[in-house]
Amino acid sequence: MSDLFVKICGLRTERAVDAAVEAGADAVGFVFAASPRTVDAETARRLALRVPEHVLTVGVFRGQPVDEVRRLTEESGIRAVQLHGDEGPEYYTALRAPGRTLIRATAATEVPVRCGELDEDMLLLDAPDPGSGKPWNWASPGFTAPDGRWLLAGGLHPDNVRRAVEATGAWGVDVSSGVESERGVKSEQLIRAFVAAARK
Ligand SMILES: O=C(O)c1ccccc1N[C@@H]1O[C@H](COP(=O)(O)O)[C@@H](O)[C@H]1O
Repeated sequence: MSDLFVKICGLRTERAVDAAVEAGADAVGFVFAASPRTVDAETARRLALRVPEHVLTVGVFRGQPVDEVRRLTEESGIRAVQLHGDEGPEYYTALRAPGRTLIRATAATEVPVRCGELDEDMLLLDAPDPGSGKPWNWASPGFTAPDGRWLLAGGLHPDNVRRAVEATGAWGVDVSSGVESERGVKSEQLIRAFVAAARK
């Protein structure tokens, strides 16, 4: 087994959370941005309480005021914040807290990006439309993979994840649509298949 970091995102039910943890995911994500997968703080808190310490709980935000991000993070008790907006460094500084992991999500472009540019702990390179299940061209010769702790996301599924990791050298992967039987509904079987395929 490789030590690839695997995050399963957009979880809304106990069964999906348990399936991700049992399959060996390193992180599970709860969406607080506008989405068919949105959960409220109370639901995220209840689900996060099922997650063992070694699995990172992540809240996903997009273009939300910093006070709202802080409030939802504190109310739900999640340990990491994933930011999909075009927030500047001061936003990251405002959210920095002991024990909290900051993940900067940005659309992959041919302009190389570096991990840590905004004081984030992890960088996530995604498709332009996050959570849509649409891939971007990670195999393009124009794409330069960053160094460090970066996650590949966007249109991954059990049948393409291994190829994507081998093509890019990604440190980790993140998936939502590719482990759903229909939009917003997670499939335990696809979650298991994704984690196994990612680390094959
Ligand atoms: O999942 C969502 O609906 C979502 C909404 C707003 C921002 C991010 C969202 N999800 C993130 O999108 C990527 C990949 O998604 P997919 O596998 O292509 O569906 C992942 O980082 C999710 O955390």
